[in-house]
Amino acid sequence: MNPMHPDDLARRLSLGLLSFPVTHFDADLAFDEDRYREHLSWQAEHDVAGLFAAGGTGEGFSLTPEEIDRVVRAAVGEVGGRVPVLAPATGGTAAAAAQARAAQEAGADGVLLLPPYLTEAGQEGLIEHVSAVCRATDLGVIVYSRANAVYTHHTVAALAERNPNLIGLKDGVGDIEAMTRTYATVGDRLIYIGGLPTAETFALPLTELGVTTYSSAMYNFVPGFALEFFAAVRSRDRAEVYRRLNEFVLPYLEIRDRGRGYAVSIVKAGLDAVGRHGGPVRPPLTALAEDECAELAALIRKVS
Ligand SMILES: O=C([O-])C(=O)C[C@H](O)[C@@H](O)C(=O)[O-]
Repeated sequence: MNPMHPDDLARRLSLGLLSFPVTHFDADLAFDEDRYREHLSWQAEHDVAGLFAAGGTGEGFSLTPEEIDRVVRAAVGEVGGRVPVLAPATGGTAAAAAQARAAQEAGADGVLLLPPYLTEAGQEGLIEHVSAVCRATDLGVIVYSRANAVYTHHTVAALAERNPNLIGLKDGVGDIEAMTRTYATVGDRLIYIGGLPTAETFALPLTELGVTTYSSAMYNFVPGFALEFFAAVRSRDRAEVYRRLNEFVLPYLEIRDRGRGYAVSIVKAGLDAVGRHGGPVRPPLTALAEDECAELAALIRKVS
């Protein structure tokens, strides 16, 4: 089957909210494919524009390349053709390029390139890194700007010029001046995805700035709330966005901010609270404490 054209993928993704599903583990921390598939099938029943397998919320950073391939194949097998499926590319350049090739072989529709690990990197090096991954695949590639891979507007412009299949920038930094410069320089050549932890928090102001859409981790366990929030953002309904921020998102952040790595752990706790169970998180992440889970469950009951 021919892969989705990068331009078509960009168009599809820009239409709606983006889902970043958790990766399900059993009690021994092995990938639980049956539960994962069941979850994805449920996620795809709602009106979502793309599904990013094994991203940050999906603990892609804790999976081996073989496990990532299995997770991506499970996602494509379960929801491919219904919702665009994007696969992660992680680690150093050779590993990320190999994962981009594997993603295409697995039938994914696009690639999300996560930051390489450990080392600091200058802009010239990042240009070579991203370009090597783009060359490795015909799929559309979205680059995630965060941590040790933060792309300046000059770099984004150079990358967009050099790589026709680079379709998007996911922003995990939230620097308004930098984002303004990037949009002012690169404009609609790329799509822009708001990708800060609990992206709902920033969705309204970033939309004004030119950011196309955003990723939602809470979509995993309160999909109805997440979609209604998205609709309020899209219609620039400021009063409704703030009502929902106060009702759920801001109290949720108070729990999330009690532990490092909780931005992901709290999503699995949220799934437990709605009876769907993603299983434990893998180290180096840790689970929420019991009282935090109870607090979260009470908060979720208010909006379910
Ligand atoms: O890689 C990831 O999972 C993300 O950064 C996306 C999340 O959905 C993030 O935007 C969030 O926590 O809402």
